[in-house]
Amino acid sequence: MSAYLSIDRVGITFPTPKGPLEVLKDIKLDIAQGEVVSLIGHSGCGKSTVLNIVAGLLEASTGGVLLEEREVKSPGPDRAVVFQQHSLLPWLSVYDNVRLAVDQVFGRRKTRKERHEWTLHNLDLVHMGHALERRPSEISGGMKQRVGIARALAMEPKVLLMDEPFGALDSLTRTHMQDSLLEIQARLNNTVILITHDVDEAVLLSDRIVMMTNGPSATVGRILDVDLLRPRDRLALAEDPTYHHYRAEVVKFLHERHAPAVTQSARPARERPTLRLAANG
Ligand SMILES: Nc1ncnc2c1ncn2[C@@H]1O[C@H](COP(=O)(O)OP(=O)(O)OP(=O)(O)O)[C@@H](O)[C@H]1O
Repeated sequence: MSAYLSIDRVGITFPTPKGPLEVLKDIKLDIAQGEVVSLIGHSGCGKSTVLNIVAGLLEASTGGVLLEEREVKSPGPDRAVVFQQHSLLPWLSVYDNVRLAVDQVFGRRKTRKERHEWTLHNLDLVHMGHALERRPSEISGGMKQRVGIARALAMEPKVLLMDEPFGALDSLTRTHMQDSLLEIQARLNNTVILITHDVDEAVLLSDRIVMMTNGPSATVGRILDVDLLRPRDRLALAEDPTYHHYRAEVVKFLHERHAPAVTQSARPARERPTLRLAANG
């Protein structure tokens, strides 16, 4: 049986002033419906490039992406993207930011009343029903990310693509957002690809963790099955030896097998690996 989402031997080469740069090589990954898969790897290895190819924002040089056996050729509402920095329209209220997406996707299929209720329902899912009239400048970073997630969920995408969605948030807000995502995913059974630098986040949220090798020509280095029962509870997991085993496997991969070839101090800050390890690491 073919996979729900198939990333089939994807490679991409960019033209650069120094000649062609092969960023990704032979990325192969089959994802089942309702699965949460994290991509983890050192900074610059090509995680966002993978996500952008799945989103249809970039075209692969070799191979391709199939969603329900159809080739992905361009962006579409069946693949909603949530970025690290929110992408809300600053002149629209919280409600209107979500409503705009709802109107775009469901303009013909739902009545005005249904679209209104659907907008409210999705804002309630992320606990933002109390701030409908506020503008993005009037709410916190965590709240903005919640609205971005509500907007993505409201499109009822087949796949939710999340590029470090909580990376810009303080650790307490990030914890809340991770718990919200766990809760929403448990309710809606979304298929999710999540890019993260946070090992604990990857283990907590994922069914599988895809560890990428360093670029250039980055590829899938190892795939770890995270066999922890759902619903997951972060406090219970903190005591769970299996959780710590998975966590150690990811840390080991990143630090031992695929540490960057040059020393950190020799690289510009923006290129340094940014592994985020929680207090128990
Ligand atoms: N359009 C482009 N032209 C040339 N090179 C590019 C282009 N887009 C990305 N790259 C290069 O591809 C590599 C991978 O970039 P990408 O943003 O996918 O990495 P990443 O793993 O998501 O990084 P980070 O974790 O820092 O966000 C980088 O070396 C980047 O400079």
